[in-house]
Amino acid sequence: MDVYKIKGGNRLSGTIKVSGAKNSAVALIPASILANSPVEIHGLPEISDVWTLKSILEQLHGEITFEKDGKMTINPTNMVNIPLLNGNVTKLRASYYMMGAMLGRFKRAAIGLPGGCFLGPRPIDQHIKGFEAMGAKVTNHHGTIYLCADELRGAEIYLDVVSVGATVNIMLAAVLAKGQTVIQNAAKEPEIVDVAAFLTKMGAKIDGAGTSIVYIDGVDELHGTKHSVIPDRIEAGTFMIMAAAVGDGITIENVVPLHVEALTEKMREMGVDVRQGKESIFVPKAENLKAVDVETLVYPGFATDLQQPFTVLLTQAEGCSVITDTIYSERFNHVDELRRMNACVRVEGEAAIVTGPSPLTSASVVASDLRGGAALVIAGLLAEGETEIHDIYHIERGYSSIIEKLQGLGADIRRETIRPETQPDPVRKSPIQHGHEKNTAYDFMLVPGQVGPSCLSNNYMDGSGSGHRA
Ligand SMILES: CC(=O)N[C@H]1[C@@H](OP(=O)(O)OP(=O)(O)OC[C@H]2O[C@@H](n3ccc(=O)[nH]c3=O)[C@H](O)[C@@H]2O)O[C@H](CO)[C@@H](O)[C@@H]1O
Ligand SMILES: C=C(OP(=O)(O)O)C(=O)O
Repeated sequence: MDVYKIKGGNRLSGTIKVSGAKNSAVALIPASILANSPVEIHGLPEISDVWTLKSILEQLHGEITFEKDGKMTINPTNMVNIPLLNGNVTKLRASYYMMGAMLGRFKRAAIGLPGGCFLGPRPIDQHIKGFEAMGAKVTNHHGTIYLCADELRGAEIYLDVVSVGATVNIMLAAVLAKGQTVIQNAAKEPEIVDVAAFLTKMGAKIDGAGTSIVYIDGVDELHGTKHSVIPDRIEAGTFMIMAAAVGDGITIENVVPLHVEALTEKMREMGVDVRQGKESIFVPKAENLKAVDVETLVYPGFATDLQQPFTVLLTQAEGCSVITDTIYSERFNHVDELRRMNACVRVEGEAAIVTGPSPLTSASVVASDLRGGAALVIAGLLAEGETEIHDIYHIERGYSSIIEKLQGLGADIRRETIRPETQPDPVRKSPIQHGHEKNTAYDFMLVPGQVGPSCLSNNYMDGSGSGHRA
């Protein structure tokens, strides 16, 4: 079992480069199966979510190469439709994109419920609502979602909640559907714009991505293309927070400053002189941080994915801060771990109340989820003594080469294999053990009258049929 060991107290400086966006990458890879010729994606992050999706596509007989510089070539032409049950799909949230992509290509799919970070309930009812509006029959049979359609037809879909996953998934299903699909109350995240740009290069007709109404006119086929993934705004934001916490002047490269505007403004309100370049951000040494209140919102609001790392910065600010998560009201599993490190934080309803400044001290802590883990890394860099972080597989779902990148700034951090008996008490283990056991979309229930596995055609289970129109 591997852990991170961090000796805190070093002031960090230098330049750190952001990788390609996880939340784009995990949609672009499934999207590539809609093409009838090879696709090349550049700048993918080397994270476990990307490796898992590569394996999923290989399960479907996709021919894939993934090179060191983040270039992935996907030849989807000989792919076959095989049920994706448990295993890989439960290791990440974004396996739900295989639903839209496979429905688009094969018109049917059987896919286990997704995994990903446990942040409280993470239903996928809006994805299903979209697929059904397009004519698919969908059912949940013992934790496997079965989807099938004789023909996918464009539809008007109003999302009851603004959902990144549902917006992208409906786009994936709609690009090869007959007629026009309109997504109302769509999410506007930059990753959605990136996926739309990719699909457009493949020949799709999409308008309005990045606004609350997206129009998709179905086409007969999509072809291969080349695409570079946008920079990861959450990784960039994590580095900005870290720089304000322990930096003596850090330049963050490969950032779109507009994508982290809400964080930038909050940091400035705290007294951090964040300086924006064209594709970089400089965070000078920050002193006398002031407490602020923060509310997470859909983009362009303050990202929920930065709430947990930001909580650590608030422990260093003078006064009382309130950070409310309106997207995931239970996203506070990191708080108990931070308290073990001497942070003065408590959870009240949908908010964490942070009183500072508190000098942090080292402890043996458990990463509850991806960004909770990133929060502990920042806390470890701040803390006196050696902090040991367990369940780091969460962190490695989303941060590419984190150890090497932080070492490059002067951090004393290393990955070490420890004996299992030195692990923390099992009750403090993260809610998803190794990302496999718990799926997070548990409240999409079987609806009586909907079809089950029997809707699958005879040639489905044996994997025949490439899905491309003859
Ligand atoms: C792989 C990926 O891109 N993950 C991101 C994506 O997750 P994900 O796509 O899962 O998040 P959504 O945008 O769908 O969720 C937003 C809110 O809508 C609710 N909801 C969502 C779908 C649905 O069918 N029904 C429903 O009620 C969710 O419980 C949540 O409260 O956006 C989240 C919110 O920015 C980020 O934290 C995740 O990093
Ligand atoms: C919640 C996150 O990821 P996922 O949706 O993949 O679980 C995240 O990136 O912070």
